Amino acid sequence: MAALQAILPNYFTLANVSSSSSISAKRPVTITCCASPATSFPASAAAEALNGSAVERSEVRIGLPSKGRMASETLDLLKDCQLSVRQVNPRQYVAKIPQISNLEVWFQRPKDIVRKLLTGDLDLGIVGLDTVSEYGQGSPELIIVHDMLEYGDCRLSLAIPKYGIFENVNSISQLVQMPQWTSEKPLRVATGFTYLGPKFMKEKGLEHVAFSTADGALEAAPAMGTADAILDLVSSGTTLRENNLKELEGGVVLESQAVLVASKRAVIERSAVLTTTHEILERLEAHLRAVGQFTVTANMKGRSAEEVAERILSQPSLSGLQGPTISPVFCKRDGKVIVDYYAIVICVLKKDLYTSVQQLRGIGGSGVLVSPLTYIFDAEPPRWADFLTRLGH
Ligand SMILES: Nc1ncnc2c1ncn2[C@@H]1O[C@H](COP(=O)(O)OP(=O)(O)OP(=O)(O)O)[C@@H](O)[C@H]1O
Ligand SMILES: O=P(O)(O)OC[C@H]1O[C@H](OP(=O)(O)OP(=O)(O)O)[C@H](O)[C@@H]1O
Repeated sequence: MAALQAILPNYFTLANVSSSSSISAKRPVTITCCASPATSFPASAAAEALNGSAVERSEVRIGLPSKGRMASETLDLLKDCQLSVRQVNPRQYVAKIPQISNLEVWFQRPKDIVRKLLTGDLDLGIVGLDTVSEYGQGSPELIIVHDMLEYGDCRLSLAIPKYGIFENVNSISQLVQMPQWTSEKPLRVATGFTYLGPKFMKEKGLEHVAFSTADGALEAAPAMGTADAILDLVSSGTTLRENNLKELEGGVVLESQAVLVASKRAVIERSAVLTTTHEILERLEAHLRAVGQFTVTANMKGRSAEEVAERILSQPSLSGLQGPTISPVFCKRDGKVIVDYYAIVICVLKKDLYTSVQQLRGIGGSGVLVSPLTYIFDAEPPRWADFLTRLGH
């Protein structure tokens, strides 16, 4: 393979790419990418690895990004879930999370986390969906356990210059229809996504495309004259704007954020992995659900708890998780214990807070207190049933 790569030209074309998105030992997906062989991980290698190189071990291993954009936010999220990673110094690549005794943390580059999930060297990992999709190449052996960890947001998007022959091209269908692209003179796309890029172009019907790779600063390629378009991650859009590039309608390959991913084989074959996955998912779900909401308490005058409930439930932003909790406030008047007021407790979405407070006041609420929520534990995390279904349980 290495010898073959050495003699192939600097571009690879759509002809090398199978349209299948799943990895199979019988029908491997091969992408030949000579400019940067290190970025291409042949699907057949994953299949070989799955045929049995995983070492039997009792501890559960989770891969976390060792550096880069995702590293600190991943540790912060785990800390917020009471899963603090104990790493003695930043050059140590293995660490523990004391709350889960059999869990080992391995700090790895994001792409290596995906590779090691496929080879069985890791059981769980937290990386961007873009990395799972690119290096997992649609493998059914990788299962997304939590798909929205709410950081690392970006999109993989095709961009072209705002000027020259592209001035009036604003959508992928217009790009496909341009007469310029032929087998002799294909559209040249610079990208680090050597699996997703060709697959996307093929799906969009762009026949004559040649890809080149680089490890960074792809946005410079069109101005430098080494590419016509780029396929890269975009978050704020500043880098594209600063380089006179624009995205295309229909040109987003995927929307990405951090995800928790598991090795299907590890989860199926080792009960400790399943149990640990459940615990991590439960903590993540409980925390992420809570961060979007506040607890609101207020006092409300009323004839009975039911009458107060009627008033609250008539307001769209006040229905809470299941409904309001309403408790009588007892006081003594003229020597008698009476109930004039009720204390109500509801959860409201952070984005709806002000509207909710106005609605509460509008129906007689007073003494409104707002506090942050730390966790919302459900009977079972909503994603767990979905995960088990995808495992085939
Ligand atoms: N604007 C952005 N550009 C690139 N990545 C982003 C952006 N916003 C969020 N991300 C997320 O961060 C990840 C990139 O992190 P990082 O730069 O550490 O990794 P990398 O470039 O894959 O690392 P390596 O240096 O090992 O090649 C992406 O895979 C993506 O999920
Ligand atoms: O839309 P924006 O917010 O401008 O972000 C997009 C840029 O960020 C990433 O590069 P990074 O900063 O990781 O450097 P790199 O070129 O070395 O990958 C990505 O490759 C884009 O160049």
